Amino acid sequence: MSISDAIYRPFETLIRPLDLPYRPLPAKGPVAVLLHFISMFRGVLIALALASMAIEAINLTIIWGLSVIVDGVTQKGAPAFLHSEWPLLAFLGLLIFPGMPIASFLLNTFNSHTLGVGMPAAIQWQGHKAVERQDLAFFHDLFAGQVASRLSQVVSSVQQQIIIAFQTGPRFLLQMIGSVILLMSLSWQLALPVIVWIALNVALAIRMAPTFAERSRRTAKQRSLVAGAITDLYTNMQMIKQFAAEDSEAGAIRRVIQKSVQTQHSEQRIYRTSELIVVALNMVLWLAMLSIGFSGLVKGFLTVGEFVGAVYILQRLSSHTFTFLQMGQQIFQAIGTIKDAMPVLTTPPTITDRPDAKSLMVSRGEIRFENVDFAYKSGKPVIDRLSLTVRPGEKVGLVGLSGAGKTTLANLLLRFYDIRDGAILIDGQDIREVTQASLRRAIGVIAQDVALLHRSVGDNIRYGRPEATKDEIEAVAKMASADGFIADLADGEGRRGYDAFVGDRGIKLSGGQRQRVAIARVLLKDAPILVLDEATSALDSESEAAIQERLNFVMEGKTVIAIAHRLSTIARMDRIVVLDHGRIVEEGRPDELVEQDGLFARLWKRQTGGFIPEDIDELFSASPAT
Ligand SMILES: Nc1ncnc2c1ncn2[C@@H]1O[C@H](COP(=O)(O)OP(=O)(O)OP(=O)(O)O)[C@@H](O)[C@H]1O
Repeated sequence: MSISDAIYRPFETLIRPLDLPYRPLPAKGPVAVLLHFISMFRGVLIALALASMAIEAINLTIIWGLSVIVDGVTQKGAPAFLHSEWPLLAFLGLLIFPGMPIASFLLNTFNSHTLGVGMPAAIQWQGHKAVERQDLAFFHDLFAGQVASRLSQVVSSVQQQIIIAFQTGPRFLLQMIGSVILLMSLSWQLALPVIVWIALNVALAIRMAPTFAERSRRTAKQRSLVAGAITDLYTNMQMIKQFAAEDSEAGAIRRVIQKSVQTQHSEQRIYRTSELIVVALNMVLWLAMLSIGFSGLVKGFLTVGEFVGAVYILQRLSSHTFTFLQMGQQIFQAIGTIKDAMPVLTTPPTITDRPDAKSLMVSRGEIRFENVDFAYKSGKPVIDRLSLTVRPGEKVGLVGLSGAGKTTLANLLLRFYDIRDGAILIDGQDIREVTQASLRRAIGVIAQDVALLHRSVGDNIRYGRPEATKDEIEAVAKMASADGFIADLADGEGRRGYDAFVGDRGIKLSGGQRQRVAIARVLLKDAPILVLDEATSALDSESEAAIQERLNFVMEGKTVIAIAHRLSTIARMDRIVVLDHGRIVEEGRPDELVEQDGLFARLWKRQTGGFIPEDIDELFSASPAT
């Protein structure tokens, strides 16, 4: 172990942020959130408070010692004083050196390594675990940037609060009490104005507290709105540029920044005004102390030593009033910030696993929707007493006008939302009674808008099964016809092939390439049930044919629910279910439905330009599902 390790490692391992078990945050208010974290780091914080107070005690002892020296030397003369009081001098000398520098170094290291790195990382990790547990609906309702910004604001606020509560605060308190006691021991006449001064400062803080808290909360909210708006803008930059809307969007950002500036000004005004009052109180205190001090010297109720000690204490006290003010400001800013972020961190997720939830066991892959009723928050029914059974291995195509509820139905199967009434069963197991993870592991999804993470293309495929080997990844990429373009991939950092990064959300790949990566990913996952949400925008017919062929491959032997838009997909389904306003209005083989001349036939005619082939059966049988 190196010397550096020996010195710093103990401080670095006092808090192991990622080893702490997740504990849900209380929803009772900012103070409860603070207490939650304080109890998490209690051992470390008690040590911190003791260490800070020890340093302050050393400081006060040194001041007391100095005043004793000044008085002793004045009264007895230096040689006599040195002779009789050398143990005191030696003790003070040791406190000044090496006592104070060593203690300060240890406290600073504790501050920087344990409290400055370990503690915020632990708060960040706990906050992330709280956010990660939220339902999908939560992420749909909020700007991602706003959530991230609230979380990072909370991290620094909680850290700051804890340091104030256990370091600056106790030290300051001890300094106040110690100074008053020391002053009283020197002269009660000098202590009196200090007591009045402290009382006035405390009264001022209590009087201003609600205003501080409210203005700080508004500032925190506005700050997270700015972060949210900016993230939303950057995420949608392509669309913004397509509409050449940079200027109007800049206008919108300008407005939120403007609002944020206003709230910050209003917050700062109140702080600066209270600062002025505190400065005025300080001046009055100095005047009072100096008047009492000089008159004490003249009238003889004070010695020079007492006067010097008092002036020194006063100087320290008044220079610390700004620490006191800053502390107040930080406390209220932190409370405001935590209050603003509470909904993000403490809203309990509505979709949770039951305590006795088991893993879903899929033996056949039958899906049953029984009298399912569902509405989003707005309350308008989106799925209306819908019953549907998908047999094991059956391929069902969901068709319907836009807004009919097709995507919603697929999302209900994945339990992204809980239904209001009825039940959804997979092989007879209610999806609310199994763990969400096992449910989602059993369902492969290829969504309209293929989401890829900004990682290597290989890692994006591996998402289907994290433990997959390189060979398995290459095999599925080949099956998805993705191997060809992957071999040619290169990114700006010089990574090639499977190691090349795909850009945020896969932006560096074409739509068809993204689809192929998604197919490879689902092939690797090899889940018994497949949900396919087909993109409405048509790929060029050659790509479509290629993708369709790959999809057939993925669908083999699986139970499939496909939100089908393309005729080529519809034609391959065993059964079509036509949805309208969350209800099944038609159902049957595609060819039967065309002949029924209902909603499906209308949609079909629209897509084929009114062309209905004479021999429909032949058209459908031309491309069997499996
Ligand atoms: N997250 C949401 N919150 C609130 N309402 C929603 C949400 N998602 C969808 N809706 C509403 O639910 C209804 C059904 O939407 P859904 O996306 O299921 O339709 P769809 O049939 O898949 O449409 P499309 O073919 O256009 O994708 C619509 O009225 C839509 O506005």
